[in-house]
Amino acid sequence: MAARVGLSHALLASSSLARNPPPRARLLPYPTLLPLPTYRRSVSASASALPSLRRRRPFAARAMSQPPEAAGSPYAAELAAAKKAVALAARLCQTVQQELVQSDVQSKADKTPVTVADYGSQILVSLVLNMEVTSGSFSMVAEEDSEDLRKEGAEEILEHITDLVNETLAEDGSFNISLSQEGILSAIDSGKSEGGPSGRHWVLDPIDGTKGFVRGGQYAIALALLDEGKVVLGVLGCPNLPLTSICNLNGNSSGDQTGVLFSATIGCGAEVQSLDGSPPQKISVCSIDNPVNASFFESYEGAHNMRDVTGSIAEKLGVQAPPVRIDSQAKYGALARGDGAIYLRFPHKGYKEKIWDHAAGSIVVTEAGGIVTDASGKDLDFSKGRCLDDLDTGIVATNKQLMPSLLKAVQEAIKEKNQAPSPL
Ligand SMILES: Nc1ncnc2c1ncn2[C@@H]1O[C@H](COP(=O)(O)O)[C@@H](O)[C@H]1OP(=O)(O)O
Ligand SMILES: [Mg+2]
Repeated sequence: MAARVGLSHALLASSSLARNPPPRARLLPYPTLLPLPTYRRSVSASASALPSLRRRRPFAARAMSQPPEAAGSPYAAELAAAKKAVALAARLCQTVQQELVQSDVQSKADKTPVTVADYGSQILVSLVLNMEVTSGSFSMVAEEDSEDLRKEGAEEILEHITDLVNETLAEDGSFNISLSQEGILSAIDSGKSEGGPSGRHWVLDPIDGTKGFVRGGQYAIALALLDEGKVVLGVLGCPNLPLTSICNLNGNSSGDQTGVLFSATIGCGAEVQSLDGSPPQKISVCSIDNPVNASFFESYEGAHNMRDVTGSIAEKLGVQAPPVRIDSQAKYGALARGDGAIYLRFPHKGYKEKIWDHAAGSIVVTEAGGIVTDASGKDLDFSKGRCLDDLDTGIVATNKQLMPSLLKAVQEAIKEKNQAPSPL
């Protein structure tokens, strides 16, 4: 039987909680002990629209508790906790996505499964970080908040989220607890921080690439830590990314095992391991120095990226290979391990980039030896709150050899676009 708890940051002081194993706790038990509920709700979209997903071994949050490679780093405990949190969230997302793909009861327009997984992922990450990292106060900048779940009519979905989270916790077995509905709502709202230039802030996208998630394609759970305005740690869980290179596959699985966890700590390099807990291995960006031999990543969704601009940049560089289009920050991970050479992101005018869409991915790439900048070659600034405020037009990432010619091509392509007559 698990302890039923509410997550309350106002109450995260010195209480103890029956748990197995007993890490340091910042949770307060609710008085009632309840048996864990079972979550077997059918969530679905049009199955025919989605590629089939095989049943896989659940991802092992427990296995992520091994001593981290960055053991000497001041962020070693945070890295271990972040990996564990992301692996557990990935497990929940995988459960929801498999049910989504397997059932054909609901229409694709029903956003419920995505919502359930977004919230569920954010709750689990918040919970694990609070359980495992006890130093300092807790601040998290995350995509979701509980406003909609507190509205009349949301009782059923809140119950489903609660069941799903508690079932995931019970299956994993690392924490012998279950959350009450109030605990669920508080855990979501622990992501309301505004971030900023001072102190430490976790940065979370609970499901990056929701469109890919619904399609049965790529998505990522992206978690980073900011310290004094700089990204110092990043973990990217990519449940559908093959463990081997996706070169020339256009993001599709080669039939190999999928489920990849990328991680990086400042000054300690970047690593990859399987989401079910294989030992981490160092990764580095590719060493291609002639753009003719390079390939480039961009969004799967045309609406997220100005393909006329990325096509023009590729042409100017002399890139021969067709674009590799995949959803989410899985692109940063794939770039960091050398699956491709360049990442181009040029959202349509008016789109404001959020810090959770780039914090984890960018440190994975830079610690793998790459460079990530805006279109003018400036470093990304994560210290300005929830958005990347001073961003110049787009974001590019590549290795050190290709960056100068890439930035030159970017400037030329943008200039040409701005000079082109308006279609109106
Ligand atoms: N109109 C848009 N333009 C660019 N990016 C968008 C837009 N709408 C949502 N996004 C976000 O872009 C990211 C997906 O990037 P990509 O296109 O590279 O796969 C996601 O973070 C997604 O949000 P979300 O996290 O809610 O899915
Ligand atoms: Mg996102």
